[in-house]
Amino acid sequence: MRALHFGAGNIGRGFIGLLLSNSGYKVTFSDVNETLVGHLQERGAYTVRLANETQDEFHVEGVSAILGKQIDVVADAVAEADLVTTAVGVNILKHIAEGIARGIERRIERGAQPLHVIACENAIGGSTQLKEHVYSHLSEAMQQRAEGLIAFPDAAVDRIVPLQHNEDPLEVTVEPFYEWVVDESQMLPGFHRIEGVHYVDHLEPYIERKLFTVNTGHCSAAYLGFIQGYSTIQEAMAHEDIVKQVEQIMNETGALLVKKYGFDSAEHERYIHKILDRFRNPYLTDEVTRVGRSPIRKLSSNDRLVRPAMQAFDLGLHPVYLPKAMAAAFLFRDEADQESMDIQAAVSREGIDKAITRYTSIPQEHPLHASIAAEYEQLKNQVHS
Ligand SMILES: NC(=O)c1ccc[n+]([C@@H]2O[C@H](COP(=O)([O-])OP(=O)(O)OC[C@H]3O[C@@H](n4cnc5c(N)ncnc54)[C@H](O)[C@@H]3O)[C@@H](O)[C@H]2O)c1
Ligand SMILES: O=P(O)(O)OC[C@@H](O)[C@@H](O)[C@H](O)[C@H](O)CO
Repeated sequence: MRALHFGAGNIGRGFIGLLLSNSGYKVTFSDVNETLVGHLQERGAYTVRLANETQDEFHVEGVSAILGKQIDVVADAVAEADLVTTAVGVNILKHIAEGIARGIERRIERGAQPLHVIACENAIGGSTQLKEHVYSHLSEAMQQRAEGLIAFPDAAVDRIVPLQHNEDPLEVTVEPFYEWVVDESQMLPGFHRIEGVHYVDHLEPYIERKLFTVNTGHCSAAYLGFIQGYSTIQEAMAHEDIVKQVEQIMNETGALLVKKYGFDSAEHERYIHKILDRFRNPYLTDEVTRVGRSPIRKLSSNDRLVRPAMQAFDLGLHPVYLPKAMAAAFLFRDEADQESMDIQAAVSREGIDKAITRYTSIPQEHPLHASIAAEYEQLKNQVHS
């Protein structure tokens, strides 16, 4: 069984590649980072280390790699694969779509077996978004032939994998916890199951629970931590005032999730506490700049801050901590992060009110808009210099 995985980065090597390899897939990584691809080609193996007391090690062997810029090579790999997965970032999906489309054409022309394409990104409907990008490169006739042969099941993935600073450029340190949930209702018969994946009939509760708890809490810790001048999540979470606020934010999304999906509230509270412990993992060093990265994406209407806040508001809940997290996102600044610099420039140019509407799509007259603006005015004088 062959798997082609796009993105040999932190989650690609530290989670998806590891589980696929453990399930008997021969993994080929496609990446645009030539150095990384070179190391993988040369060694064909790498180590995953758990961030726990015993630093448990796993060795992933028999892997190969191709350069993602070589569309023809990528298309051939797609044509030969039994499974395609991605962990490149949701905004990069459009850039890998053409290679996948050319590969689908080749495999359909050869009368090949069905194929599953699973995007493992932090986004609602990641695989569905990838399908739209791929289909934009296929003729209508080819799209029709692909239906029933190529499936794009949506997924939720959870494992904290920070930026790596190991001597060995392929080694990756990951937290022990993981969860990978795939929408079985979007799959074709005969799929070679991946060990450790939880297959469900309806993904929405799982992806919203993950994104609105782990990721909402995580970015809130990053943005609130940034304001206080902390550079890692572990540093931020050592301060009780930040922990309390992150917990309040997750309680607000929790109230929404319990109301919307009927989750057991005591169980959800345990889920929140487990996540707070994961953020505090003393064996990890997770930079605020990584967790806060791409604030335009994180402030967009379908992502971890605005979507739960709007849904909560529409269900008659009145979030007050979520607007604070959003206000903090408007203050996040990292010169290496273009999105954060674009937000800073927009706020200076047109003021916070217009910037809130521009990035969150929340109209000026909405009560949440005023709450974010008021929190921003409070927080802006507290940014650590
Ligand atoms: N790191 C985590 O804790 C974590 C956990 C769950 C989900 N995710 C999600 O997984 C995705 C990847 O995150 P990451 O932390 O591994 O990032 P990363 O930057 O470590 O890895 C992304 C990789 O994609 C590669 N890439 C970029 N453009 C490409 C292209 N056109 N073709 C092939 N490869 C390309 C990059 O070179 C890089 O190696 C994101 O969507 C992220 O939200 C991350
Ligand atoms: O990857 P992002 O930028 O969407 O979010 C940053 C982190 O919150 C994220 O990578 C988490 O570590 C991960 O989602 C945990 O499962």
